Amino acid sequence: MKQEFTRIAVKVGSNVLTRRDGTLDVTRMSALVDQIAELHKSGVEIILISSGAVASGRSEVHPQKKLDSVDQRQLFSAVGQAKLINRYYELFREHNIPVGQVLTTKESFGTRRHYLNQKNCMTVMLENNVIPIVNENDTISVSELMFTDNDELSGLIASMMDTQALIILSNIDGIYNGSPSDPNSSVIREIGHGKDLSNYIQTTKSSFGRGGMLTKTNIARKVADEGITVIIANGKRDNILVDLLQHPEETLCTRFIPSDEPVSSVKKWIAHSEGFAKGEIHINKCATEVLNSEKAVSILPIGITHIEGEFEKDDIVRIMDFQGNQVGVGKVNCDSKQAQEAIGKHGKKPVVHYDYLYIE
Ligand SMILES: Nc1ncnc2c1ncn2[C@@H]1O[C@H](COP(=O)(O)OP(=O)(O)O)[C@@H](O)[C@H]1O
Ligand SMILES: N[C@@H](CCC(=O)OP(=O)(O)O)C(=O)O
Repeated sequence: MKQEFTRIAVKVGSNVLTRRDGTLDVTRMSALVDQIAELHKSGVEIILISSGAVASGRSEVHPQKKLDSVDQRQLFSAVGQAKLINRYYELFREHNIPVGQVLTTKESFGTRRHYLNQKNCMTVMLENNVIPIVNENDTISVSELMFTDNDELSGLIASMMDTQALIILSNIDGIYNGSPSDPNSSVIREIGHGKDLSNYIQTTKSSFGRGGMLTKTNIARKVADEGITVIIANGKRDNILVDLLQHPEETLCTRFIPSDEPVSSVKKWIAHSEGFAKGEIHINKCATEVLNSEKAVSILPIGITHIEGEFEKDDIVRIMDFQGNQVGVGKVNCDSKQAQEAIGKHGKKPVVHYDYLYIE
């Protein structure tokens, strides 16, 4: 059977892997591993992003005194991640497939050098037929340095590793066009560019998840805009992964249609680096209009009205339009002092060159 994709990222949410009582659902894990093994053997390269550390650690330790949320997360994830990876290791070993653990933090993607280092690590694993199993290093990533959730992490990995698809497995069949519990609502099968979904998404989260459906849809849109198909499907359904790849038409899920305009590797990094922005570049109305057109343009000093924050050359900055809305992210070509001096002047070098500018 011909498959549409040859390299995919699969994200498995906490709820897929845990039973109602919070214990690790080894039967479900085993079923998913069997499917990943089948795809792997048919030649598909797979990167697994698996949540579940905190959820699986919770049932293992019973603290004597009440712990705050940070202590809880650190304790449960330290115990739970060991348990989780151990299970994966054993389950994949039955298929003779080696797996490797990649624990990462948001900071590990902060500079281009760090980013490429992470990319190299996973590339060498794939080249050696090892399936990377990625999770956030919850023991050391705290508050503002955390990913919103593993949906954000999985988007970053899919983008960094140039996968053709990102499959997000949750405990629901896809995005519903209303409350999932309302019998009149149904799963939206395809989502094209620019579709606003905010009216459909409820703020309720599944019991063990972190970000909820809203982060899933935001990430999905961003990743699809970079040319990667994103699929949200139910990881609790039997054979879901194999069906999604081998019988895409008949398998219930929400599919984000990818943009057909390729995005360069460095722009993908910039697109996912917003959290590291050191400053803001505010542009005037004329520059905003040119940026919104189809033309490939750089941010020139003549179009800048003011600059906020202090940055060094090669730092990441936010690009704000004349109304103060963020319209993009870019890597600066000079420091903030030089940029300040050039504001409004003709014939100066771009502050952000087009090649390092990601427009949202
Ligand atoms: N319109 C919607 N369609 C589908 N699910 C929704 C919608 N609005 C809110 N949700 C909720 O989002 C949950 C999935 O997100 P989340 O809890 O983050 O899962 P995961 O643990 O898999 O990351 C669903 O269980 C559902 O309760
Ligand atoms: N790193 C955490 C993941 C938390 C998280 O994002 O969970 P989910 O929303 O279920 O993907 C863990 O392993 O428990």
